[in-house]
Amino acid sequence: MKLINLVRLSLALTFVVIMLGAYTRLADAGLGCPDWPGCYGHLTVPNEHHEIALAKTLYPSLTIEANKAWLEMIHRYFAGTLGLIIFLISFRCIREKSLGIGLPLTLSLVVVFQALLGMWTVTMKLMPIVVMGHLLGGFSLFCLLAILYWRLKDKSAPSAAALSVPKGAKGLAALALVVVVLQIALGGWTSSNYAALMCTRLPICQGDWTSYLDFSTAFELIQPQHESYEFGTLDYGARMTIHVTHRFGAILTTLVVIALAFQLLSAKSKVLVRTAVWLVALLTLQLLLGISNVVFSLPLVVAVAHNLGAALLLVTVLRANYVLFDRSTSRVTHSELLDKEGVR
Ligand code: HEM
Repeated sequence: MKLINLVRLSLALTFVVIMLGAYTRLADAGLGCPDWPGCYGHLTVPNEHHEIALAKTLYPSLTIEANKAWLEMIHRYFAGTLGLIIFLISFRCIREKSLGIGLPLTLSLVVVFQALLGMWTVTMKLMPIVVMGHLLGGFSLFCLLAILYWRLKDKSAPSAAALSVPKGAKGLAALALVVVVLQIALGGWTSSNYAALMCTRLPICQGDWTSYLDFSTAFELIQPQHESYEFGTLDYGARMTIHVTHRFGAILTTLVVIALAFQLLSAKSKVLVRTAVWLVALLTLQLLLGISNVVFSLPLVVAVAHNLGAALLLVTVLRANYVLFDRSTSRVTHSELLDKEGVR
């Protein structure tokens, strides 16, 4: 298979793995299997008599919940397959020497670290910092593969004059990337601390919420030891603070992303205008999904879509940065010149 097609496949699979991960986490199936990488000591969910007997011996205090265990294992099978494909991509990139070794090597290292985070998610019983890190790891893989894909896609085009970029667009794009990453981390923190239902009113929270704010506990990244972190361990004030911060984060994200979109719209470049339109569309979708999370008390499908929306928004902001900063900017111009001149 051509390398670019393998990267396309890995991008699609990463999207599926992110979705399965979100579904597993939000369906409270993250501890469906108490061990790793197997499930109750098996490679599939135990269902034969002798397998169940062994599971009971190994984990006498637990009851096998087959649905949850299957969710967890399906996520692991897909993630394992993705990991192997990414190793293959890294190997081929390094062998073909055309893209340097930095990006392919980073991809493989992130896969290894992501597998470790997957293991710690289980062994540390859903410790929020690990769960949030695992979410960010998945998004990082998606972004790295997207960069690899853009590099491969642009590789064949010869360079031309640099793209004329509106003043301030580069700075704004970099700021938008930082803000969106922080907002995603805050979302992961909201979810992993089970803070989604702490504020049921719009736009910020219900009642006298300001008097319950507790930032020091809310953002203590390494929390005190607990037997399990499932369903959260923080008290109301801390969880409410996390939720409220995510909402303020959404306001800031909206302002910065919209400002970037305006900048890009004023550029005389098809690719930047297209990116701006995508930014506005995905931001709108993401805000509507976030609000639906609150209004409809976190339906699973909305919560999963909110996670996927965040991944797409992130990659689109990254695309803006890539076009504005990367060497391939000039190649994009060349493609556009070809388009303009009707060469293709
Ligand atoms: C651009 C804006 C936003 C981004 C990038 C974003 C991103 C995220 C992410 C990545 C998560 C974690 C999902 C998961 O763990 O699967 C999350 C969770 C959440 N977000 Fe947002 N969000 C945004 C706006 C909003 C808004 C406007 C609201 C509500 C008014 C909202 C409400 C929530 C809630 C309630 C959760 C917790 C869901 C759960 O526990 O599963 N978000 N967000």
